[in-house]
Amino acid sequence: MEAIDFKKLLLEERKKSKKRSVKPPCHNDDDPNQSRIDTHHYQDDDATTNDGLSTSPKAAVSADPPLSWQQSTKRKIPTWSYPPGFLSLKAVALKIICDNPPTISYSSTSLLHHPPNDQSSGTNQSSSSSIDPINNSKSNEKQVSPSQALETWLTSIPSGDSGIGEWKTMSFGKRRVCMFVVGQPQETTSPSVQRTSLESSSSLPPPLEELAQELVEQGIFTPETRPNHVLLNEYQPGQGIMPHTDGPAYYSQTATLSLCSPVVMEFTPRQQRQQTMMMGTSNKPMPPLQVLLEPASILVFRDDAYLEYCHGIPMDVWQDTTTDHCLNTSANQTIHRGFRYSLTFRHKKETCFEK
Ligand SMILES: O=C(O)CCC(=O)C(=O)O
Ligand SMILES: [Fe+2]
Repeated sequence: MEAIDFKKLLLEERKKSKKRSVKPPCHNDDDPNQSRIDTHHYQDDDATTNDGLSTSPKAAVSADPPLSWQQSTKRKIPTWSYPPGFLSLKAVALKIICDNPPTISYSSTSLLHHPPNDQSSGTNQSSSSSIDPINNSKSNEKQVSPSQALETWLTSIPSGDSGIGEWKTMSFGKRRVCMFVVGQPQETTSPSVQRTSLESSSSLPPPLEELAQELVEQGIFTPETRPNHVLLNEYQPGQGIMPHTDGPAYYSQTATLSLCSPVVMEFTPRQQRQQTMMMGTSNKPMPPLQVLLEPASILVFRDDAYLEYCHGIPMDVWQDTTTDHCLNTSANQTIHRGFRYSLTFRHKKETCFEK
C-alpha cells in the first residue's frame, strides 16, 4: 500500500499551477488523478487534496526541501486572541453510532458555546436568565460563539500556492484546502528525544493547538498520538470529496470538526468500492453508511472504519437525502448544503515525516 504525502501533493499542485499560468485554462485534463488507476482501493477526486491518500506511484513527485507552515507563510496566520478554554470540546457527548464496524463516533454538540473558565459569563448566567448566553460577555472578543470565532479565523487565513498554512484551491474538485503540520522530528536514535524535538520545534497555530490539546485531554487521542497534523477543507455549496482513505501515514484515527453547513458523509467498504470500480454496479453493492455532519459536530473514526472503509462526500450535489443506512438521524431527510468548513485532526507517524 502506498500513500501519497499531502506535502508532495501540494508541491505537485504548485507545479501544475505554474504550468497553467503559461497555457490557456483547461478543465481537468491536466489532472493526473482523472486517468489514474488506483493501485489499491479508491479513486480520489483530487489525490492532491488529502494527506496520505493512497495512489499510484506515478502521482508521486520528487521531494522539494520540507517546509513548515511557519516558514511557508511567514507569520501571515491570523491572530487568535480568545482565552484558553474558549474552544472546549464536549467529548462526553461523543457516542459510538455504528455496530459494524463499531469504530465510528459522533457528537452533534462538540464545540461548547461557553468557555468553562469564563468568569463573566458565569456571573451573568446566574444573575439573569434573559441574557443571551453567547453574547453576555463584556469583552468584544467574547461576543461570538466559539464556532463563529473559528470561522472568522479560518476565513482570514490567506490564500497561497503552497497550501501549507494558506488556502490552496485544488485543480480538481475546486474546493480549498490548507494544511498545518507540527515540525519534522530531528534525526535521532532515541524515540523520546524525537518526540521532544517534534513538540518543541514547532506547534500548530493557537486555535488548532488548543483543539488538539482538547482532543487529548478528552481521551479522544492519546498523548502519544496527539494530533500533529490538521487538514482544513473549505467547501462551496455542492462541493464534496471523492471516496478515499486517509492512508497509512497516520495513526489510524481521524477527528473532524465541522462548521457552517451540514452535509452527509458516506462510508463504503473498500473492497466493495474496488469491485464496483472494476465491475460496475451490476452486482448490487451495499448502500453506503451515512453520517450527518452537523455544524459544530465532531466525527471520530478509527481502526476498521479508518482502514477498511472509504469515506467521502458526494460531489456536485446540493442536497443530500438520508437513507435507512444513516447512522445518526432518520431516513428521508433532505439536507441542503451550503458553505462548509471541516478541520480534520490526525497524528502523522514519525516514520512518515520527510527527513
Ligand atoms: O470534510 C470532511 O468532513 C472530510 C475531509 C476528509 O475526509 C479529508 O480531508 O481527508
Ligand atoms: Fe479523509
